[in-house]
Amino acid sequence: MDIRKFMRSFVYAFQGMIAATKEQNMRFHLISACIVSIAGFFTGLTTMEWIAIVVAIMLVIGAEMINSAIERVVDLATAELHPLAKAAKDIAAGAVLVFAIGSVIIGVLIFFPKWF
Ligand SMILES: Nc1ncnc2c1ncn2[C@@H]1O[C@H](COP(=O)(O)OP(=O)(O)OP(=O)(O)O)[C@@H](O)[C@H]1O
Repeated sequence: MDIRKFMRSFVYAFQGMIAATKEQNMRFHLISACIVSIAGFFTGLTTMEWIAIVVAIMLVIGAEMINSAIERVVDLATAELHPLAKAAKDIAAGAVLVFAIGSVIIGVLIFFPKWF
């Protein structure tokens, strides 16, 4: 196994993470994740509840990164307006929304019984 090549791919992945943080939507997800984590810290969650919160946060952030990658590939593929380009971007954005809705449901199920 080529360790240097392996390490280089980590650097590229890290660069991808940094690039993704420049997106406005990603910043919204990161700020939301921080707020939820702080709320979880003060509310007091079980290990299983933390696992659910962490998985939800990672899924939304991961989906947003894939959405951003798809947006860039579509923009690279065509500068013209095309129904397929629209569908690709909208479906990718819709996938993020699915994960985000799921995360909100998880958050409500975990936090509401503790607060009310
Ligand atoms: N090449 C294209 N052909 C047809 N529709 C497009 C094309 N590019 C973008 N759109 C549509 O225009 C709208 C806005 O697209 P845009 O690329 O600005 O994405 P966005 O959701 O504003 O994301 P971001 O601001 O992160 O780039 C979306 O509905 C998208 O599907």
